[in-house]
Amino acid sequence: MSTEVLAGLQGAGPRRLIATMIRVSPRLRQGLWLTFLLALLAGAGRIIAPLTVQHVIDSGVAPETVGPAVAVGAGAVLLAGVSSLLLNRRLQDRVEEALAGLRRDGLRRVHDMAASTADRAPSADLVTRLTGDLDQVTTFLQGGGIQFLTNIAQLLIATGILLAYSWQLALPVLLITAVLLTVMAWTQRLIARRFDRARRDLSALQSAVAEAVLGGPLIRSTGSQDRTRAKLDAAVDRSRDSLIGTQIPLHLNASLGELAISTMTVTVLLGGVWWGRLSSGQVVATVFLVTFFVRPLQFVVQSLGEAQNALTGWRRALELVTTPPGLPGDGVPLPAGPVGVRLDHVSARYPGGPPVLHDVSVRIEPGEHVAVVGRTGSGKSTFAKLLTRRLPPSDGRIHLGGVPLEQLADLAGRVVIVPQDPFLFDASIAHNIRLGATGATDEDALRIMHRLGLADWLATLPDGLDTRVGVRGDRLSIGERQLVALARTALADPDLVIFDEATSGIDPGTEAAVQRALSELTRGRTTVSIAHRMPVAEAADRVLVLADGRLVQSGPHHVLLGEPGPYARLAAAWSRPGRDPALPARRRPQLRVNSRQARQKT
Ligand SMILES: Nc1ncnc2c1ncn2[C@@H]1O[C@H](COP(=O)(O)OP(=O)(O)OP(=O)(O)O)[C@@H](O)[C@H]1O
Repeated sequence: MSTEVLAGLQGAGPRRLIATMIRVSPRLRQGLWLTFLLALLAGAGRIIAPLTVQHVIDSGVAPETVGPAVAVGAGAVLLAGVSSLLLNRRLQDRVEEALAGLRRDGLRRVHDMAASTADRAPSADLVTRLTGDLDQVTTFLQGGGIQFLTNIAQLLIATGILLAYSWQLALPVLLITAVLLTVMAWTQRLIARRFDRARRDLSALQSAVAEAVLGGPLIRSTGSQDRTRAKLDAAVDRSRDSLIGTQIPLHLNASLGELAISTMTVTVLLGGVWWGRLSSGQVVATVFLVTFFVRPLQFVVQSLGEAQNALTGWRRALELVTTPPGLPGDGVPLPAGPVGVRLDHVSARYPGGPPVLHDVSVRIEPGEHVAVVGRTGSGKSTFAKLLTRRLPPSDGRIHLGGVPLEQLADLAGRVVIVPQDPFLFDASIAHNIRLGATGATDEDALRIMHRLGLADWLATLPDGLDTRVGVRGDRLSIGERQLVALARTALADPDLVIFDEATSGIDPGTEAAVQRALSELTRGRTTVSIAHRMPVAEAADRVLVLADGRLVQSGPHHVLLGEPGPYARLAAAWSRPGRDPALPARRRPQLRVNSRQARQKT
């Protein structure tokens, strides 16, 4: 996905990435000098051994030098151990704290990002950014990556001592290192690109798996297992191929590292003997030093791939966290009371698609209840998305309460949408209703149910308000989920309600309950109902008729019924059983064929 949807850090250089990390997690920078000091002490303590050996050899292995030298060496090793312990603890704490902060901030950002952004970002990808991607950092640290800094410090100290012993011997070592680093810089860019692709493919795979699991019942009932499996197999193959693709440059790096290291050791050994100007102690110490130089270099080279993977994970979480929130912090609050809505020459299109709403101008008075009707695909949901800021208009202006929509502050609790299939949490009905208002009690929930005329329905449930609704509310029918959502909305007491009527799955009893609850909820409140049935349109003060993305009729139900036009045709079809007028004409022949077939069967 979606660097065009979320903040784009893909391709950001290390400097920008580190600056972003520190800006988002400022504690990473706190006491940085102490972190570096501990890394230097840990690195220096490790390197003291060759110096001690050199001292002992060059002093002729005299008993009076061996004792103090061993004591100094032991002290240094102890110091290195303690420093390393403190450093690791410190790094682990800081990084884990930063990761926890990223998870918290990321979740908040998911909730307060522009609704239009949230709609376009696949939810599995957002989940991966806050879980699997960040887990890569922990995996890297726990797999030894925490030693990264100590090893770099050791590398630098060993270089300094090598240069101090003999720059002539240090030179080939550094030259080989320079060649190695140049090649590595190139392969690292390749590795970064490949890891990035691998993570994107993995994320797409997770989305495909989630879709295949969640859509299981539909897939089984439509017999589309083969198509789903083919899609899943393609995602699995892509993910496998891109993971394999990361291995080639990684292995290339490791092999080059090994080659460079062997060449350095041989060069120093031969050079030291041939040079002849170093003491025996210095030659032995130089060979040791090369090992002390080479080992951290090897470590750094080998763990760069994992470091790159961890960094990619960190970057992806940062992209989410640094995505600008959807609303300006200093937005204008929506004026209190029922909200008037005005659309002036509004058009809309989805990203990359053709216009789906054309030049719509309409006023909805405060407290008015309008129903929006039209065939499937005529633009009813798009109209609702415009009012809830899930889609910005491509042209024209929208005012709510006299304020341009884009200038308004957070609309939470003031403009509420009741979707066709509302989301319910796996908890009791009371819990799901209480979510409507902070601090609401079970008594408030019960009061609202009575007010909306839903007490009878509640009495039919096994545990009344305490009835558990199941995952996403799947123990309730869609109509019943709408009843709970209507109660939740009534508790929120919004100024503008957008109600997207369920198109299916409502029995006449539930439909009547929905109608009662809706008319109670809409009293004195501006309401836009997306209507698929006559009673909802009939109950509204005015009906807006959309056809092919244009507003073609506007007026009360009984007036429009008497006018020739799309509404009269729609209403006539509504009152004819067995026909779904919401379907466009091109789909009807199929229905006719089906009903004919059905008749033939009976
Ligand atoms: N997320 C989207 N991305 C691209 N195009 C979309 C998207 N959602 C809807 N559309 C297109 O916009 C047009 C209007 O769709 P919309 O959902 O507003 O119609 P509708 O009248 O609400 O239909 P229905 O009654 O089936 O819900 C359609 O052509 C549809 O294909």
